[in-house]
Amino acid sequence: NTDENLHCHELSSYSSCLEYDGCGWDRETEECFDEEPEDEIVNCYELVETNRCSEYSGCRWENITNECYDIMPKWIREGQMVPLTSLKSMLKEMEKYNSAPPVPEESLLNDNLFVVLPNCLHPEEVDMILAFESQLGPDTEKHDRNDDLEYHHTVHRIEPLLKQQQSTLFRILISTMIHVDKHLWNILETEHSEAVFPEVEFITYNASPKTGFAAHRDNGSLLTAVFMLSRESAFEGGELLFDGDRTVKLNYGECVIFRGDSLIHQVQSVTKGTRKVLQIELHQEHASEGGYDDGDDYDETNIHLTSS
Ligand SMILES: O=C(O)CCC(=O)C(=O)O
Ligand SMILES: [Fe+2]
Repeated sequence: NTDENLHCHELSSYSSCLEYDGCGWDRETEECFDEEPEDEIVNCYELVETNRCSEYSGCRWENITNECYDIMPKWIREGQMVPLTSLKSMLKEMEKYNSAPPVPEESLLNDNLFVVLPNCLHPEEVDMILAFESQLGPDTEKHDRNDDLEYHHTVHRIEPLLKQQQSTLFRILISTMIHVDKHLWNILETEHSEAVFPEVEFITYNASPKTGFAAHRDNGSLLTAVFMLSRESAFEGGELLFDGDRTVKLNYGECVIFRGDSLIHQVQSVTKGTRKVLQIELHQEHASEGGYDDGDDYDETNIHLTSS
């Protein structure tokens, strides 16, 4: 309600009732009633009991600290979802930072956008992902790139590990991508995807003159996100380059989200140290159906957009 003290039932006429957000008219009883807010906004931090916390799908209980946390990353916490206007201003910020020519307003929603989210991962979440390193080996290693792409890094497919061992984190990462997509492209809906097949990769670049990734598109990936796991001091080089001239140096914990199959991107050589990222691609088809990679039957499960 715009008026905090207003009670809908005090409004006796249909027209006065409908003037107020949050009031609805019951045609049978001819009464004005308080509508249930569509998405109840709760502050998870105020829920101090495990049970109360778990009643809310947007909250999760953290055993280490005994606190209830928002399931969404920080930048969504503020107001449930990022309104389009603030995404636009984030993009404007990006332009300044990239010193690229300004993107005209009407093309803000085009396929060539990328969005960088600060505080995408909490340091504890970075640690959870890095902890998988000890479980990586020949059976998780993947060579699914075209041979003509310069290929000087190691890729491990980790969606089974992530889903089984850190399922909450897995959901957070996917829902971050879905939220951004809803506001920017709505590609997951417009492509009539009832489900998407996430491919999760742990990618490590060790410094050498040729460690990087030549310009490419992520074939079949409706949406791609890259999460930075390394500290700024851990490596040099390794900038992402979009469209050949828009550079992004991701900071620790940041992520970039873009239309993988339409926006050309590349990774500059890592000249010093080690650069580690987590990459999630949301595919419309399972790899073995799409036939774009070597079809390892890593994981048949998908994410249903309507139910998750
Ligand atoms: O390492 C990155 O930042 C991006 C990697 C990438 O584009 C890919 O693996 O397709
Ligand atoms: Fe890529």
